[in-house]
Amino acid sequence: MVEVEHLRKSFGDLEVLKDVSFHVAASEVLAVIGPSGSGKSTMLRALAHLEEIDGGSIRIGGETLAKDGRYASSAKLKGITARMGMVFQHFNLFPHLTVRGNLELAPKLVKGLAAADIRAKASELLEKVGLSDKAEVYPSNLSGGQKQRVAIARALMMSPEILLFDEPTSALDPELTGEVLQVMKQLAEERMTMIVVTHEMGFAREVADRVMFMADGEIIESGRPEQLFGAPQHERTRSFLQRVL
Ligand SMILES: Nc1ncnc2c1ncn2[C@@H]1O[C@H](COP(=O)(O)OP(=O)(O)OP(=O)(O)O)[C@@H](O)[C@H]1O
Repeated sequence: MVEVEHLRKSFGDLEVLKDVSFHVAASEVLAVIGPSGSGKSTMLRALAHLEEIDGGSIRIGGETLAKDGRYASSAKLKGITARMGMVFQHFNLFPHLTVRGNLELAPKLVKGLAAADIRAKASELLEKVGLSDKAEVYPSNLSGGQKQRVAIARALMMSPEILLFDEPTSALDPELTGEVLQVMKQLAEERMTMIVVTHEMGFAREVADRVMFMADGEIIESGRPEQLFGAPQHERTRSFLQRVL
């Protein structure tokens, strides 16, 4: 479903992604862990075409987003990125729109979708994330955990095939992370393909099918959670896990 080969990205002199290659299968949940500044967010943003890469190839669902550092046409890019939904650390909700308005905005911009269908889907997704009673509320009146659940529902409105999460619980008070992780766990059980950059080792261990450890712009190792957490192969993974667990 996601094929990344030899991805490279620098910001000025700083090489943030150095020859990163990995695949994610359909219905797989990949957790990406690693120290701050290791390039996890940049890698995720590159997949969603929120960062331009310098080299390497990205294929999404068999379609080429970029090959050897060169991007597909803008029409094709639009089609490919529409297959992905993204959830950010800081929610990125539109403050001037109600919860329902946030969910309905993107589908309303797409020609040919009936307003009644969009409304029904928004209601269905708000129920799914446990926020049916907040449809007419503005984001400023929600807790962080509720905002993030709205952001997840919003990402699901366009029926993405892949969800990308960039530290979805890092901005939350500890008591609010559980409700967001629960929604993500449910999506994983429904076999949604997900890539989750996270500092939540519990989530990576319990929910992910595979965990990938990144440091200094490189994939140091990846494996099943019990393997990576139980018997890491590399000293760098071992010392990182000793610090965070
Ligand atoms: N737009 C940018 N311009 C310049 N440098 C950037 C930019 N975005 C990220 N960086 C730098 O690239 C490096 C990797 O950042 P990135 O956010 O991908 O790491 P990360 O592993 O996700 O870290 P964290 O866990 O702290 O979010 C960091 O040194 C960061 O300062």
